[in-house]
Amino acid sequence: MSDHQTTTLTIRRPDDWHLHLRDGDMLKGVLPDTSRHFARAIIMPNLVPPVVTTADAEAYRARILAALPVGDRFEPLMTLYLTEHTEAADVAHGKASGLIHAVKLYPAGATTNSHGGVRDLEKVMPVLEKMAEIGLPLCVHGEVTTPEVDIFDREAVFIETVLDPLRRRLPELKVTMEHVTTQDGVDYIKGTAKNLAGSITTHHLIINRNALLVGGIRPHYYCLPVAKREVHRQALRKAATSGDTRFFLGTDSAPHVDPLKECACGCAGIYTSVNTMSCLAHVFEQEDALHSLEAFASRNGPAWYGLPVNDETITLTRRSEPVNYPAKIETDAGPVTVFDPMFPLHWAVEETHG
Ligand SMILES: NC(=O)N[C@@H](CC(=O)O)C(=O)O
Ligand SMILES: [Zn+2]
Ligand SMILES: [Zn+2]
Repeated sequence: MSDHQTTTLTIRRPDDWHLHLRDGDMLKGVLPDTSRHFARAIIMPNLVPPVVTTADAEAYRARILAALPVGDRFEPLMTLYLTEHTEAADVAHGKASGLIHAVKLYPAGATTNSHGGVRDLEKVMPVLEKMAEIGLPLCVHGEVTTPEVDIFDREAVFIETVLDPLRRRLPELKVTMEHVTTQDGVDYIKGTAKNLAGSITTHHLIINRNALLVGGIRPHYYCLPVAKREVHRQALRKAATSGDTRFFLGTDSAPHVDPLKECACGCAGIYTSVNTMSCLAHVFEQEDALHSLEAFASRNGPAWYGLPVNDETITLTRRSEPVNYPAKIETDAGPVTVFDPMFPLHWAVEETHG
């Protein structure tokens, strides 16, 4: 624990390298919570139907910009949802036009809205080879879907049986391991010299699987990959706060309306856009690593995606009174519960400098 007296911290304006904005009423309801603090975000393509082609992504980008609050500056960085029918030429065109920043691999059935994902990697090899050639990163939801594999082991088994063989076959392909949740994931990334990086969510730095299961089943702590044992959370905290350029923030803020979370078969996803920066400052302070927050939230991601760091800054202030934030937000799609870290937050985002 830190005993120093830091009470304000100014960092380059952060970006979110893994974000679900959804569409329609939900998009309109959640976008301001991101654009308030973040300059850019990698936008996940798992809509219904998914964002598969460059034309889909162009239209989705326009809908996001149309939903942006007046006065907010925010750049959505679009991605494509990889299917077994994706055309390498369309992907190359999307990258060349400056619209597409990554392609997302969802193993079919691995997570929310992934049924149109990839069953047989062999079928997408021509697209992956093209991506390696043009330097377009592949973002990966790294979990196997094999029913025999325990849900807590699915990330580690994915690394061994899918990711490592793929990277050996195509070493020039840049891969982002999304939402790393295990020590295995951290070690795999750290053991690699190039073309591999990992995003880490806010909530996986704060909760372990007890949050989900102790004292009753708590659907608002359910996400995929599911939170793991404490030893894994500790490994993630070390990686995120180390300054290591291969790790950066991807909140994976994933809104679902409460009725779809609080039911017999609740959706996976945790909504953290509202209080992410406060939560992160808390975690980094606990780890005595406030000096590394800028690397994690504002510098390492742009370096990986080949973009400049933001010119603007944000200032965080440590207040003696806890910061107020809503327990849920109301959207025209319905209420969405905000992530509760289960401790008071004292770091507040004060202002944005132009
Ligand atoms: N993380 C989640 O639990 N859910 C995400 C999908 C994903 O990122 O796997 C969603 O779209 O709701
Ligand atoms: Zn995912
Ligand atoms: Zn996600």
